Amino acid sequence: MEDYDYLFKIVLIGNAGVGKTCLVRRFTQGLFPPGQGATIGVDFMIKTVDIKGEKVKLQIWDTAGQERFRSITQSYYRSANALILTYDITCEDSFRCLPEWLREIEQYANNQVVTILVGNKIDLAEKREVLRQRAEDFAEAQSMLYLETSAKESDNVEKLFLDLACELIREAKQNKLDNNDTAPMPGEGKTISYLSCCSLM
Ligand SMILES: Nc1nc2c(ncn2[C@@H]2O[C@H](COP(=O)(O)OP(=O)(O)OP(=O)(O)O)[C@@H](O)[C@H]2O)c(=O)[nH]1
Repeated sequence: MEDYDYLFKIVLIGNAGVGKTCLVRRFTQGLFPPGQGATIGVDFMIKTVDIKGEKVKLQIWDTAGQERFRSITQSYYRSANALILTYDITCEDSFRCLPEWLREIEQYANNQVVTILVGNKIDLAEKREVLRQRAEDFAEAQSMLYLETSAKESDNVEKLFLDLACELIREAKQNKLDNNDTAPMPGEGKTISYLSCCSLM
């Protein structure tokens, strides 16, 4: 018997250095890692949360933003229930690349995927290059949810994952989601337990 009511697969994507790994580690381990290095390929973490009495197991896949890993990371989109498309509010370039990421989503993700746009590093307000309104307008035009976070200060990180879990439950109850329980991620399977602390290549 399963030890959860729902299992959802969440994949973080976005330019290198925008803070994807820090968001995942803040949520799953409650810490902001000092000197976080670039992700190689894909990392994987699990956290089970309680949403209104229901046990929701979140499989969180943290992908490398560097271009050279793109062919590996693209293969993780298809089984995702949700994508967290992340940019850095202090880096105009990471915002300007969003249309490119949306093309990737259109090409590789399933049609029912829930996508949320996240502007990270709001603790660096004095260095902000992307106005909140501009990002909100962009997200609305693309029918995406939008949230601003700080992995460093823990602002909105819990909210990001819990809101996403609520939205996924809502969609699941309306039978809108692909039934991905049987659609494994690349490399997922009998080796999953030891992969939880490693990078997947
Ligand atoms: N000030 C501040 N720095 C952050 C925040 N989140 C991440 N960083 C810093 O940004 C840098 C990149 O963070 P990562 O989490 O490795 O970024 P990433 O998107 O996973 O990068 P790749 O693995 O290369 O795709 C690190 O130096 C972090 O310390 C944040 O919320 N605020």
